[in-house]
Amino acid sequence: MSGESLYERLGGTYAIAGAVDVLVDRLFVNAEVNANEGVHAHHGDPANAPGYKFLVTAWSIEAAGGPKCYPGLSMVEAHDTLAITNDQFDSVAYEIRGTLKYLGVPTAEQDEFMEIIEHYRPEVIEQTPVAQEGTLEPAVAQA
Ligand code: HEM
Repeated sequence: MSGESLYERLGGTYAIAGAVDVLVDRLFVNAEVNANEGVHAHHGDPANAPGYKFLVTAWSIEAAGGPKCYPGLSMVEAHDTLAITNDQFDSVAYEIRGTLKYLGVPTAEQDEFMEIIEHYRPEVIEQTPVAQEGTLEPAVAQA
């Protein structure tokens, strides 16, 4: 091991910003991702691209162990009104993997970054409340 952070091994801020530039352009026209109406309301408007690229770049820099610089929402807050399915998460994950491959990022670094992405799946996808006996308040107060 070189001892370098993933951030450094990915090539630092310029390389990460370059990758996010490619990624977001693909996500904004990805049919599966845009099949989600709430996502399309955002990704369907090209005016959202520059700010979104900035936020996803900063998030990725921090997540890869670079400087703390992400000023945006938590992953739960950013996605909780969007009802994102597991399949839609997979579509985004394919685009991330595809972008890293396209840019020639070595497999070890691809795998390491994808593990970070996968770690956030539960925060991003729709939270389905699981009714467990005895854990939910009765809908109507007992007489
Ligand atoms: C681990 C995976 C993901 C990461 C790291 C990520 C990252 C981000 C970031 C940094 C933001 C900006 C938050 C802010 O406004 O402060 C954001 C917003 C957003 N993300 Fe994600 N995201 C992920 C997965 C997804 C998926 C799977 C979808 C769609 C299928 C998605 C769709 C969106 C949309 C539409 C917004 C904008 C919401 C709005 O402001 O209206 N994201 N995401």
